[in-house]
Amino acid sequence: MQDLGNYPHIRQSAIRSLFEIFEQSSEGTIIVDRDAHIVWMNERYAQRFGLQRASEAIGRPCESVIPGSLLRDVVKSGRPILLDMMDTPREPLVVMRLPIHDDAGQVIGAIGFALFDELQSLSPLLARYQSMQQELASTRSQLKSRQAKYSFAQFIGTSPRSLEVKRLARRSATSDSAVLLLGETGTGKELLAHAIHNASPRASKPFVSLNTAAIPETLLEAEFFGTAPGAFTGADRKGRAGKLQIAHGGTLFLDEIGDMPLPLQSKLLRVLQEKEFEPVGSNEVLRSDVRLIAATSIDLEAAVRKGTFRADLYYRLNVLTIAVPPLRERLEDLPALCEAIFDALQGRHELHPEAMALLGRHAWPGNVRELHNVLERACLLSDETLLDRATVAAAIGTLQALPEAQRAAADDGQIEDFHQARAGFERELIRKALAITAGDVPQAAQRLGLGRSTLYRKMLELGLQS
Ligand SMILES: Nc1ncnc2c1ncn2[C@@H]1O[C@H](COP(=O)(O)OP(=O)(O)OP(=O)(O)O)[C@@H](O)[C@H]1O
Repeated sequence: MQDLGNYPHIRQSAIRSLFEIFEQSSEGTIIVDRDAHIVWMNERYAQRFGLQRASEAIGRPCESVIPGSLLRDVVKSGRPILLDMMDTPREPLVVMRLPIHDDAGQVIGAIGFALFDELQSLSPLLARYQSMQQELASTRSQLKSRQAKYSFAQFIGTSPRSLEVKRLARRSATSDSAVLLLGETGTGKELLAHAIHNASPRASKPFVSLNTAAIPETLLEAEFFGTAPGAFTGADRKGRAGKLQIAHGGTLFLDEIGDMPLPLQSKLLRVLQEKEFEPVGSNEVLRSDVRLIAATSIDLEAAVRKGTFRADLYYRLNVLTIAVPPLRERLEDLPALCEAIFDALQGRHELHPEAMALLGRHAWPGNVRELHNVLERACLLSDETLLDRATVAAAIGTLQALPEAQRAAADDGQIEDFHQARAGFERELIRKALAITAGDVPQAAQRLGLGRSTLYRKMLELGLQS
């Protein structure tokens, strides 16, 4: 019989028994040194993590064998993690991690036990854990779908007008005031709204869009403010969060704000002034913390004069106003835009200079969106990678000639010779590029998306001097 008065001996025996019990009844045991490198691991545990033999794990950092292992934290902090859940490729494990001390009390490693057998008794807890994991995954994916898609790098254009737009938009990203984006359809207002949000301190929070023109007036208020439980029958019985609530902490992008019905304009003004709102059918006042970016393609000042847009809301929105110019006013951007669109279409298409010249004569009422559609159609129409003028003309359909081109044709009652027209377009484009870059040919070539030698050759042909 053991001497019960021999306490150090009993302690040693208790430690040994404890280790053996844990080692035998657990799904796995692992020991690491002070660098969190594996010193020992049992065979069962090694197999769970895809190793043939436990010896293959020896000397490796613990995370390279067990992704998500926290043994390194235990070694570093010297503090145990008595009960924790750890995800594995199979089911999650209940684990316990303890530091190992030497006689002087220094941490020399850590030991981890996976208490797999305990899972049965922990099944209610486990079910809750798994449902929380699922909720987390679905919230993450919702958040992802509400993240802004574009950044400033995707707003293509180096014309002075485009650079000014980007400069203003970048500057607005640092402020929390409302932004008003004005411009024709397809000019990139939504793209800019995404980019502003992405560059703002709210970037990690939701970006939520609401197109005022696309939703029937009767549903707009519920969509905007949400509904209280019991306010409606059917699917909305339980109540629904509105865009204002979903965007909380982030950015709300209101597209086509010029089409917003007057009663909703008043309510929006209240949200902007008082930073609170009530869901439809509720008396509860909710706080709103959203940064507003609004866009419209209509003339808001004219709408104010007509009485279809509230003047006070207009003044409230008209703080940081960015006018996005139509494509026809920044034709220098055409080559770079075409290149970006071809890249996005993942073909290896290019434009014949005559085709490019034709693009420069169209008025582009649908702006960049129309350019994208025309180039996509041209790629589908052509068997060649080099798209010629005829293909591009077919893709454009009815050419809406630019006013200057119309005037030029009307002046002498004749259609300009094609080659002369092309040379004229190229000369003008190159002149502009050289003016912007103060005569720096390599830089102008880069902006035009041309090789340096090609630009020199063209300048020579067109009689232009750098
Ligand atoms: N400067 C640009 N560079 C690259 N792509 C652009 C640019 N401007 C617009 N686009 C692209 O053109 C398309 C239309 O842009 P966007 O939806 O942002 O325009 P919009 O002004 O919001 O139009 P709408 O008023 O019709 O909603 C998008 O595919 C966008 O990525």
